[in-house]
Amino acid sequence: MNITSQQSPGTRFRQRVSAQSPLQIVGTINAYCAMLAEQAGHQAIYLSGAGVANASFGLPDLGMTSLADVLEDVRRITAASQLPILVDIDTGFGGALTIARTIKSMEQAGAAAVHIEDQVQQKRCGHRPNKAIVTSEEMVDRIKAAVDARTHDDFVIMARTDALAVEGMESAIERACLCVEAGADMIFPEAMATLDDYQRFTQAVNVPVLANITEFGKTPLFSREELASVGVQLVLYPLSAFRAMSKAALNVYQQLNEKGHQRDLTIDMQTREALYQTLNYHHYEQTLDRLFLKETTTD
Ligand SMILES: C[C@](O)(C(=O)O)[C@H](CC(=O)O)C(=O)O
Ligand SMILES: [Mg+2]
Repeated sequence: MNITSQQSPGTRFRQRVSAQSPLQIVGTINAYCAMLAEQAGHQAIYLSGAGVANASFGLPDLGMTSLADVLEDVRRITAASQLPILVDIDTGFGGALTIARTIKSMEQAGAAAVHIEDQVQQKRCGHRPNKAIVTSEEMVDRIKAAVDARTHDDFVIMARTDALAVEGMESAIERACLCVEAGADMIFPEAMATLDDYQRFTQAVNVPVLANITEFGKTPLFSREELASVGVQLVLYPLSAFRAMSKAALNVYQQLNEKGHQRDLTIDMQTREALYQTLNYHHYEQTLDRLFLKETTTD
Protein backbone atom coordinates (compact mmCIF):
# COMPACT_ATOMS: atom_id res chain seq x y z
CA MET A 1 0.00 0.00 0.00
CA ASN A 2 1.46 3.37 -0.92
CA ILE A 3 1.18 6.59 1.11
CA THR A 4 -1.53 7.98 -1.14
CA SER A 5 -3.90 5.09 -0.60
CA GLN A 6 -3.37 5.20 3.19
CA GLN A 7 -4.70 8.75 3.37
CA SER A 8 -8.43 9.22 3.51
CA PRO A 9 -10.14 10.59 0.38
CA GLY A 10 -11.01 13.74 2.36
CA THR A 11 -7.36 14.30 3.30
CA ARG A 12 -6.29 13.93 -0.32
CA PHE A 13 -9.00 16.32 -1.46
CA ARG A 14 -7.94 18.95 1.10
CA GLN A 15 -4.28 18.58 0.10
CA ARG A 16 -5.15 19.09 -3.54
CA VAL A 17 -7.22 22.19 -2.75
CA SER A 18 -4.21 23.62 -0.86
CA ALA A 19 -1.76 22.68 -3.60
CA GLN A 20 -3.60 24.19 -6.59
CA SER A 21 -5.30 27.50 -6.74
CA PRO A 22 -7.92 26.93 -7.89
CA LEU A 23 -8.28 23.15 -7.95
CA GLN A 24 -10.24 22.14 -11.06
CA ILE A 25 -12.98 19.61 -10.34
CA VAL A 26 -14.52 17.90 -13.34
CA GLY A 27 -17.90 16.22 -13.50
CA THR A 28 -17.79 12.50 -14.27
CA ILE A 29 -21.27 11.06 -14.73
CA ASN A 30 -20.07 7.47 -14.64
CA ALA A 31 -17.10 5.26 -13.78
CA TYR A 32 -15.63 5.35 -17.27
CA CYS A 33 -15.71 9.16 -17.36
CA ALA A 34 -13.81 9.12 -14.06
CA MET A 35 -11.11 6.99 -15.72
CA LEU A 36 -10.96 9.41 -18.65
CA ALA A 37 -10.63 12.41 -16.31
CA GLU A 38 -7.76 10.66 -14.54
CA GLN A 39 -6.13 9.90 -17.88
CA ALA A 40 -6.37 13.58 -18.82
CA GLY A 41 -4.45 14.45 -15.66
CA HIS A 42 -7.22 15.80 -13.43
CA GLN A 43 -6.77 15.74 -9.68
CA ALA A 44 -10.37 15.73 -8.48
CA ILE A 45 -13.78 14.68 -9.82
CA TYR A 46 -17.43 15.45 -9.18
CA LEU A 47 -20.71 13.59 -9.18
CA SER A 48 -23.43 16.04 -10.18
CA GLY A 49 -26.94 15.71 -8.78
CA ALA A 50 -28.26 16.91 -12.10
CA GLY A 51 -25.99 14.37 -13.80
CA VAL A 52 -27.40 11.46 -11.76
CA ALA A 53 -30.95 12.60 -12.48
CA ASN A 54 -30.36 13.31 -16.20
CA ALA A 55 -27.92 10.57 -17.19
CA SER A 56 -28.79 7.68 -14.87
CA PHE A 57 -32.56 8.20 -14.77
CA GLY A 58 -33.56 10.48 -17.66
CA LEU A 59 -35.09 12.89 -15.14
CA PRO A 60 -34.78 16.65 -14.60
CA ASP A 61 -32.79 18.09 -11.67
CA LEU A 62 -35.83 18.68 -9.45
CA GLY A 63 -35.11 16.64 -6.33
CA MET A 64 -36.55 13.39 -7.65
CA THR A 65 -33.54 11.16 -7.00
CA SER A 66 -32.83 9.50 -3.65
CA LEU A 67 -29.79 8.85 -1.47
CA ALA A 68 -29.70 5.27 -2.75
CA ASP A 69 -29.71 6.46 -6.38
CA VAL A 70 -26.75 8.79 -5.84
CA LEU A 71 -24.85 6.28 -3.67
CA GLU A 72 -25.00 3.65 -6.38
CA ASP A 73 -23.26 6.00 -8.80
CA VAL A 74 -20.70 7.05 -6.16
CA ARG A 75 -19.81 3.41 -5.44
CA ARG A 76 -19.35 2.63 -9.11
CA ILE A 77 -17.05 5.61 -9.58
CA THR A 78 -14.95 5.12 -6.44
CA ALA A 79 -14.45 1.46 -7.42
CA ALA A 80 -13.00 2.57 -10.75
CA SER A 81 -10.95 5.64 -9.81
CA GLN A 82 -8.62 6.75 -7.04
CA LEU A 83 -9.35 10.43 -7.61
CA PRO A 84 -11.01 12.20 -4.66
CA ILE A 85 -14.66 12.83 -5.49
CA LEU A 86 -16.94 15.69 -4.44
CA VAL A 87 -20.57 14.55 -4.38
CA ASP A 88 -23.70 16.70 -4.79
CA ILE A 89 -26.12 15.58 -2.06
CA ASP A 90 -28.69 18.30 -2.86
CA THR A 91 -30.49 19.14 0.43
CA GLY A 92 -29.18 16.01 2.21
CA PHE A 93 -32.37 14.06 1.36
CA GLY A 94 -34.27 14.80 4.59
CA GLY A 95 -34.06 15.98 8.22
CA ALA A 96 -31.12 15.84 10.60
CA LEU A 97 -31.06 12.06 11.03
CA THR A 98 -31.37 11.45 7.32
CA ILE A 99 -28.56 13.93 6.68
CA ALA A 100 -26.44 11.99 9.20
CA ARG A 101 -27.20 8.79 7.33
CA THR A 102 -26.33 10.46 4.03
CA ILE A 103 -22.95 11.60 5.34
CA LYS A 104 -22.04 8.20 6.80
CA SER A 105 -23.11 6.43 3.62
CA MET A 106 -21.10 8.81 1.44
CA GLU A 107 -17.97 8.27 3.54
CA GLN A 108 -18.45 4.51 3.41
CA ALA A 109 -18.87 4.68 -0.36
CA GLY A 110 -15.45 6.35 -0.59
CA ALA A 111 -16.46 9.97 -1.26
CA ALA A 112 -14.01 12.70 -0.25
CA ALA A 113 -16.44 15.59 0.06
CA VAL A 114 -20.11 16.51 -0.28
CA HIS A 115 -22.00 19.73 -0.84
CA ILE A 116 -25.32 20.34 0.86
CA GLU A 117 -27.54 23.28 -0.06
CA ASP A 118 -30.08 25.58 1.58
CA GLN A 119 -32.89 25.07 -0.91
CA VAL A 120 -36.19 23.56 0.27
CA GLN A 121 -36.57 19.80 -0.21
CA GLN A 122 -38.51 20.48 -3.40
CA LYS A 123 -35.32 21.83 -4.94
CA ARG A 124 -34.56 23.15 -8.40
CA CYS A 125 -31.45 23.57 -10.49
CA GLY A 126 -29.42 26.47 -9.04
CA HIS A 127 -29.53 28.37 -12.33
CA ARG A 128 -33.31 28.26 -12.81
CA PRO A 129 -35.92 30.75 -11.57
CA ASN A 130 -38.35 30.34 -8.65
CA LYS A 131 -35.98 28.71 -6.19
CA ALA A 132 -37.00 28.72 -2.51
CA ILE A 133 -34.65 28.40 0.45
CA VAL A 134 -35.02 27.29 4.07
CA THR A 135 -34.31 29.70 6.95
CA SER A 136 -30.70 30.28 7.87
CA GLU A 137 -31.41 28.49 11.18
CA GLU A 138 -32.54 25.39 9.32
CA MET A 139 -29.49 25.52 7.06
CA VAL A 140 -27.21 25.82 10.08
CA ASP A 141 -28.94 22.74 11.54
CA ARG A 142 -28.24 20.86 8.29
CA ILE A 143 -24.54 21.73 8.56
CA LYS A 144 -24.37 20.79 12.24
CA ALA A 145 -26.03 17.44 11.52
CA ALA A 146 -23.59 16.79 8.66
CA VAL A 147 -20.46 17.76 10.59
CA ASP A 148 -21.51 15.75 13.63
CA ALA A 149 -22.15 12.65 11.53
CA ARG A 150 -18.80 12.35 9.78
CA THR A 151 -16.50 9.58 10.94
CA HIS A 152 -13.24 11.06 9.69
CA ASP A 153 -12.49 14.71 10.54
CA ASP A 154 -11.03 15.30 7.08
CA PHE A 155 -14.22 14.34 5.23
CA VAL A 156 -15.23 17.64 3.63
CA ILE A 157 -18.62 19.22 4.30
CA MET A 158 -19.18 22.03 1.80
CA ALA A 159 -22.13 24.40 2.33
CA ARG A 160 -23.88 25.66 -0.78
CA THR A 161 -26.09 28.70 -0.59
CA ASP A 162 -28.69 29.47 -3.24
CA ALA A 163 -29.65 32.69 -1.42
CA LEU A 164 -28.34 35.21 -3.99
CA ALA A 165 -31.30 34.68 -6.33
CA VAL A 166 -33.83 34.64 -3.50
CA GLU A 167 -32.67 37.12 -0.85
CA GLY A 168 -29.69 38.92 -2.40
CA MET A 169 -25.97 39.16 -1.80
CA GLU A 170 -25.95 40.31 1.85
CA SER A 171 -28.08 37.39 2.90
CA ALA A 172 -25.99 34.93 0.87
CA ILE A 173 -22.78 36.11 2.53
CA GLU A 174 -24.37 36.05 5.98
CA ARG A 175 -25.53 32.49 5.40
CA ALA A 176 -22.05 31.46 4.27
CA CYS A 177 -20.54 32.93 7.46
CA LEU A 178 -23.13 31.15 9.64
CA CYS A 179 -22.38 27.86 7.89
CA VAL A 180 -18.65 28.27 8.50
CA GLU A 181 -19.35 28.99 12.19
CA ALA A 182 -21.43 25.80 12.28
CA GLY A 183 -18.44 23.82 10.95
CA ALA A 184 -18.67 23.94 7.15
CA ASP A 185 -15.21 23.36 5.64
CA MET A 186 -15.82 25.06 2.30
CA ILE A 187 -18.40 27.38 0.72
CA PHE A 188 -20.23 27.08 -2.61
CA PRO A 189 -22.02 30.33 -3.49
CA GLU A 190 -24.44 29.31 -6.23
CA ALA A 191 -25.18 31.23 -9.45
CA MET A 192 -22.82 34.20 -9.02
CA ALA A 193 -22.83 36.72 -11.84
CA THR A 194 -19.50 38.58 -11.50
CA LEU A 195 -15.93 38.10 -10.32
CA ASP A 196 -16.65 40.77 -7.72
CA ASP A 197 -19.39 38.51 -6.27
CA TYR A 198 -16.79 35.80 -5.71
CA GLN A 199 -14.36 38.27 -4.21
CA ARG A 200 -16.96 39.29 -1.63
CA PHE A 201 -17.27 35.67 -0.53
CA THR A 202 -13.55 34.96 -0.44
CA GLN A 203 -13.05 38.08 1.68
CA ALA A 204 -15.95 37.25 4.02
CA VAL A 205 -15.02 33.64 4.86
CA ASN A 206 -11.68 32.15 5.83
CA VAL A 207 -12.38 28.79 4.18
CA PRO A 208 -12.00 27.80 0.51
CA VAL A 209 -14.70 29.06 -1.87
CA LEU A 210 -15.89 27.11 -4.94
CA ALA A 211 -16.99 28.63 -8.24
CA ASN A 212 -19.54 26.59 -10.20
CA ILE A 213 -18.69 27.27 -13.84
CA THR A 214 -21.58 25.44 -15.42
CA GLU A 215 -22.45 26.21 -19.04
CA PHE A 216 -25.61 28.02 -20.20
CA GLY A 217 -26.36 29.25 -16.66
CA LYS A 218 -26.15 32.50 -14.72
CA THR A 219 -22.38 32.49 -14.26
CA PRO A 220 -20.08 33.62 -17.11
CA LEU A 221 -17.43 31.07 -18.11
CA PHE A 222 -14.66 32.66 -16.01
CA SER A 223 -11.20 31.18 -16.54
CA ARG A 224 -9.06 29.51 -13.89
CA GLU A 225 -6.79 32.58 -13.89
CA GLU A 226 -9.69 35.04 -13.46
CA LEU A 227 -11.04 33.04 -10.54
CA ALA A 228 -7.58 32.77 -8.97
CA SER A 229 -7.31 36.57 -9.09
CA VAL A 230 -10.32 36.88 -6.73
CA GLY A 231 -9.15 34.15 -4.35
CA VAL A 232 -11.38 31.28 -5.50
CA GLN A 233 -9.79 27.96 -4.49
CA LEU A 234 -12.00 25.44 -6.28
CA VAL A 235 -13.55 25.59 -9.74
CA LEU A 236 -16.25 23.15 -10.76
CA TYR A 237 -17.24 22.03 -14.27
CA PRO A 238 -20.19 19.83 -13.27
CA LEU A 239 -21.66 18.79 -16.61
CA SER A 240 -19.21 19.95 -19.31
CA ALA A 241 -18.24 16.45 -20.51
CA PHE A 242 -21.83 15.23 -20.20
CA ARG A 243 -23.12 18.05 -22.40
CA ALA A 244 -20.45 17.32 -25.03
CA MET A 245 -21.07 13.55 -24.89
CA SER A 246 -24.80 14.06 -25.23
CA LYS A 247 -24.46 16.18 -28.35
CA ALA A 248 -22.00 13.70 -29.86
CA ALA A 249 -24.32 10.76 -29.12
CA LEU A 250 -27.35 12.49 -30.60
CA ASN A 251 -25.36 13.20 -33.76
CA VAL A 252 -24.38 9.53 -34.08
CA TYR A 253 -27.97 8.34 -33.65
CA GLN A 254 -29.23 10.87 -36.20
CA GLN A 255 -26.54 10.12 -38.78
CA LEU A 256 -27.09 6.36 -38.52
CA ASN A 257 -30.75 6.97 -39.14
CA GLU A 258 -30.17 9.30 -42.07
CA LYS A 259 -27.23 7.62 -43.81
CA GLY A 260 -27.56 3.99 -42.81
CA HIS A 261 -23.85 3.74 -41.98
CA GLN A 262 -21.29 5.27 -39.63
CA ARG A 263 -18.31 5.57 -41.98
CA ASP A 264 -17.96 9.34 -41.61
CA LEU A 265 -18.25 9.16 -37.85
CA THR A 266 -15.40 6.85 -36.82
CA ILE A 267 -12.94 9.75 -37.03
CA ASP A 268 -14.62 11.22 -33.93
CA MET A 269 -14.90 7.93 -32.07
CA GLN A 270 -12.61 6.60 -29.39
CA THR A 271 -11.00 3.53 -30.95
CA ARG A 272 -11.22 0.05 -29.52
CA GLU A 273 -7.51 0.21 -28.72
CA ALA A 274 -7.86 3.51 -26.84
CA LEU A 275 -10.84 2.14 -24.92
CA TYR A 276 -8.84 -0.93 -23.94
CA GLN A 277 -5.90 1.19 -22.79
CA THR A 278 -8.12 3.26 -20.52
CA LEU A 279 -9.70 0.11 -19.09
CA ASN A 280 -6.37 -1.74 -18.79
CA TYR A 281 -8.16 -4.44 -20.77
CA HIS A 282 -5.06 -6.37 -21.77
CA HIS A 283 -4.06 -6.87 -18.17
CA TYR A 284 -7.42 -8.51 -17.46
CA GLU A 285 -7.12 -10.64 -20.57
CA GLN A 286 -3.62 -11.76 -19.59
CA THR A 287 -4.92 -12.74 -16.17
CA LEU A 288 -7.49 -14.94 -17.83
CA ASP A 289 -4.87 -16.48 -20.09
CA ARG A 290 -2.53 -17.13 -17.17
CA LEU A 291 -5.24 -18.72 -15.09
CA PHE A 292 -7.02 -20.81 -17.66
CA LEU A 293 -5.27 -21.00 -21.00
CA LYS A 294 -2.40 -23.20 -19.82
CA GLU A 295 -4.81 -25.66 -18.26
CA THR A 296 -6.81 -26.05 -21.44
CA THR A 297 -3.71 -26.44 -23.62
CA THR A 298 -2.11 -29.09 -21.38
CA ASP A 299 -5.33 -31.10 -21.25
C1 LIG B 1 -23.94 21.91 -9.84
C2 LIG B 1 -25.32 21.38 -10.00
O1 LIG B 1 -25.96 21.40 -8.74
C3 LIG B 1 -25.28 19.92 -10.43
O2 LIG B 1 -26.18 19.16 -10.02
O3 LIG B 1 -24.38 19.55 -11.19
C4 LIG B 1 -26.17 22.13 -11.06
C5 LIG B 1 -25.47 22.28 -12.38
C6 LIG B 1 -26.35 22.76 -13.54
O4 LIG B 1 -27.57 22.50 -13.55
O5 LIG B 1 -25.79 23.31 -14.49
C7 LIG B 1 -26.58 23.49 -10.46
O6 LIG B 1 -25.80 24.45 -10.58
O7 LIG B 1 -27.66 23.54 -9.84
MG1 LIG C 1 -27.05 19.81 -8.19
